[in-house]
Amino acid sequence: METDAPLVRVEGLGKTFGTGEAAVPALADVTLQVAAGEVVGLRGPSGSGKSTLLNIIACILEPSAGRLRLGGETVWDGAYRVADLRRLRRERIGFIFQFHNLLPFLTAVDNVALAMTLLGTELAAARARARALLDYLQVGRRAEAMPARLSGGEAQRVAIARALANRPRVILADEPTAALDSERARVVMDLLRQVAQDQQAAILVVTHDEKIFDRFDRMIALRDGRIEAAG
Ligand SMILES: Nc1ncnc2c1ncn2[C@@H]1O[C@H](COP(=O)(O)OP(=O)(O)OP(=O)(O)O)[C@@H](O)[C@H]1O
Repeated sequence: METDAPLVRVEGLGKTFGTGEAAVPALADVTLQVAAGEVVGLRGPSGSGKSTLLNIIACILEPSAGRLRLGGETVWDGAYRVADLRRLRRERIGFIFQFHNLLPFLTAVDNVALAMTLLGTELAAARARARALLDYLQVGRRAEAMPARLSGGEAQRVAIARALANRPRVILADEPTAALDSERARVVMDLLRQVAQDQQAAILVVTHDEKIFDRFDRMIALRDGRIEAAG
C-alpha cells in the first residue's frame, strides 16, 4: 500500500442497475478522490447518483465498471480484490445515515460500544471508549439515554460517535443534517471537520443542504450520473 495515496480514489467508475431493456445507468465515468483531512460535499439533483456512489465507496454496492481504491489499496477493479469485505467495512469505513438508525433497545453508549464489540473489543473497554467518544461529540451526559429519548441533534451525534468507534479513516455520510435545524446542522458539520483534522480522516458528505455548503473544503456536483463540476 502507498502511504501517501488519497484515502478514497474512484477511477472511471460506472454503475448500471438491471440489464437489457430494463437497464438503468446510474453512474458513468466518475473519477474523484478525497485526501486525509478533507471534508468534501457531494451534491446534485434527486436521482443523479449520489447515494449510489456513496454506497459503492462504502462497499455496500458493487460497481459495474472502473476502479475503487481505499488508502492506496485496490478494492474493486472488475471484481472485489479484498477477501473479507465485511471486516473492511467495519474497520475502515464509518457510515452516517440521514436518520440515525440507532438500535432502539440499546442505550446511547451501548449503541456505540456494539460497533467495537462486533470486532472483538471487550465490553468494558468498548464502553469506556464509547463514553469518551460521546464526550468528544458533546453528548456525554446522554450516554445512558435510550434513543427514543434523544433529540434529533443528540441522536445524530451518537450516530457519529458510532461511526467513529473503530477509528475509520474513511467517513461517509448520506444527508446527515437533513433532519436538523440550521444551528444543529452547523454543530454536526463542525464536529465532522474536527474529526477530519484530529483523525486525518477523509470525509465525503451527500447533501442538499445549502445552509452548510460553506462548511466543505470542496463540493463535487453530480448530474445524470456524471461529475458536473468540481471545485
Ligand atoms: N436498486 C436500484 N435499482 C434500480 N435502479 C436504481 C436502484 N437504486 C438507484 N437506482 C437508480 O439510479 C439512479 C441514481 O439513484 P441514487 O439514489 O443514487 O440518486 P441520488 O442522487 O442519491 O438521489 P436522491 O437525492 O433522491 O437520494 C436513479 O435513476 C435511481 O432510480
